[in-house]
Amino acid sequence: MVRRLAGLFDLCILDSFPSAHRSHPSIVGFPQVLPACAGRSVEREVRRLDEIITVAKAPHVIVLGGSKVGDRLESVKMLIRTGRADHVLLTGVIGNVFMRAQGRIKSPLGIKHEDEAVAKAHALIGEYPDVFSTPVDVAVDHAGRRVEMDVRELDRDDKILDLGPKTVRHYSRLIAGAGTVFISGPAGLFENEQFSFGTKSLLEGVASSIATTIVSGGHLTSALKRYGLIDKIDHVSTAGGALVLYLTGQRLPMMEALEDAARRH
Ligand SMILES: Nc1ncnc2c1ncn2[C@@H]1O[C@H](COP(=O)(O)OP(=O)(O)O)[C@@H](O)[C@H]1O
Ligand SMILES: O=C(OP(=O)(O)O)[C@H](O)COP(=O)(O)O
Repeated sequence: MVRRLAGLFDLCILDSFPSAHRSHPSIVGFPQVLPACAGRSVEREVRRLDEIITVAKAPHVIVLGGSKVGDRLESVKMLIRTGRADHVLLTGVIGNVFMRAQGRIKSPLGIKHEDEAVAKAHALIGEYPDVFSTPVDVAVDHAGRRVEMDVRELDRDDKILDLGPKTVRHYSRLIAGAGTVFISGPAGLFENEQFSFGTKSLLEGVASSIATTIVSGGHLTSALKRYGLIDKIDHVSTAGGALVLYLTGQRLPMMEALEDAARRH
């Protein structure tokens, strides 16, 4: 397919950094048969990340939330193993998975591949007991209304949709004391104003921190815009998984394809 389509074009420009970790034909195939270069957005990401990696200081604080649980479980393992995560502050759906692994949430969360995710979270906590922090208080939805409570007060049917104020204060202190902060995935159902407190407060904490700050992914990028904080972050990346792999020093298929093409053409 790549060979058939390639005849229609003179040049291939790769400009999707979020897909740089995928070995898809559209990423690694065309540079084999056409002259290829990086587009402006890939160039900006790579330049900025290389600068950040050189100066990155400990402690490395990672704030993980959102709903892509499987991807982030893999990412966090790699960040810890490569020394890029000293504290991992858990929020969002992945935070609920860790609380379930700790036995602090008693009933199923109703997410895809839940048992596998909970088992992985359990293994990570066992392997790195001092790295992870989970919420002490949360906000749940009671008939469309935000109700805050201690995690110990949760009922079986409660649906956790945000962090509570004690957790936000604790996480904000750790963010303020960080050398590098990486935040990926919202802390709650922030699209609903009632459950945006955690996401907004943590992004405000990141924006005012003197640490080197990286915000990752589409949802947090739009939240930063909504709260007028985007100019206060050192690097805002559209990528999630690709960004983590790059930060952990892995070679990405897109970069390899571009380097090969540069040698060939
Ligand atoms: N506790 C929660 N319950 C339900 N949805 C949540 C919760 N926390 C975060 N979310 C949702 O996760 C989604 C974003 O997750 P994800 O796609 O992983 O982020 P990103 O696009 O930044 O990588 C948002 O729609 C948000 O509402
Ligand atoms: O993985 C991606 O983004 P993400 O790491 O932010 O979830 C890319 O948009 C690629 O998407 P894909 O998982 O469909 O290959």
